[in-house]
Amino acid sequence: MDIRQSIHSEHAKTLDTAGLRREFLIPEVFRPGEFTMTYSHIDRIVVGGIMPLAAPVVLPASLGKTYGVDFFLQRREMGMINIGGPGWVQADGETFEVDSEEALYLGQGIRELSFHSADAANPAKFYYNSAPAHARFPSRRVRRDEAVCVTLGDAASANRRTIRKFIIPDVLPTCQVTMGMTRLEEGSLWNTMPCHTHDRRMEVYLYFGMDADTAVFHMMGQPQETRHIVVRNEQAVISPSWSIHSGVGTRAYTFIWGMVGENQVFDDMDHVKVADLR
Ligand SMILES: O=C[C@H](O)[C@@H](O)CC(=O)C(=O)O
Ligand SMILES: [Zn+2]
Repeated sequence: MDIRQSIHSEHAKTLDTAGLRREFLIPEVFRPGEFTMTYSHIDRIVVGGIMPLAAPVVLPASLGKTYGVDFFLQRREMGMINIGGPGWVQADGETFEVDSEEALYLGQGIRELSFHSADAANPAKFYYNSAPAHARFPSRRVRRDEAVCVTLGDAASANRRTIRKFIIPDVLPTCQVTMGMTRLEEGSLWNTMPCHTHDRRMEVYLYFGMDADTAVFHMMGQPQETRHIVVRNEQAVISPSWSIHSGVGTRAYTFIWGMVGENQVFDDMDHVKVADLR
């Protein structure tokens, strides 16, 4: 398991390319037949991918000292979005179908979990964000048409995009996790610009739907001390509360955003004027 410590903005600004990538980039989210885990001490989010092939992927029974609990969701919840082919999840005997680009929320307390692909040649890819949870809310599949959908931006600023909010309080209750998916229109390149921070929540982006010869320059850092990380297809980036999170691609892409922290109010952002960025 990959463990990332919390990081101070004063430390982060001294890092070079390799250092920024070591602290913030999750280079390999999906490994065939595996359950990947990156544990960040920032709000104790766990980020990873589950990619079952012919055999189901089962959560390891014992997670050892890192978690110090009897099973993964004993004191946690988990949100996920499937960016691969159709699949299903078995959770304490209950079956949840999860089609491509649908979400699943799994409440705290679920002990037995297995993940399945309908077709090993077109495997499901469950991308998940998990956070500590203080209460058990019902597990639920969220279909595409159940997500709250908004289209923002314009072609002139190359940021025309549709945001699908799958796991937010308006759709279903969770303790901490909120998740959704933002797709850029052909010819649009920028996400989240003008950008923002939210001291009350951290955020992780997973970029996907990208060809091998494309890249997203993910913008991070304090608004007056920006840095960038070059991100490829199906890589994720951790954004501490003090950091902006925005990106520009060499062509259009899609990303999943997931947030964990104090509040769940999507629009509660501290907006940064482009003129104020450094
Ligand atoms: O706090 C919210 C997140 O940064 C994203 O939802 C922003 C986003 O998807 C976009 O503007 O395209
Ligand atoms: Zn944000």
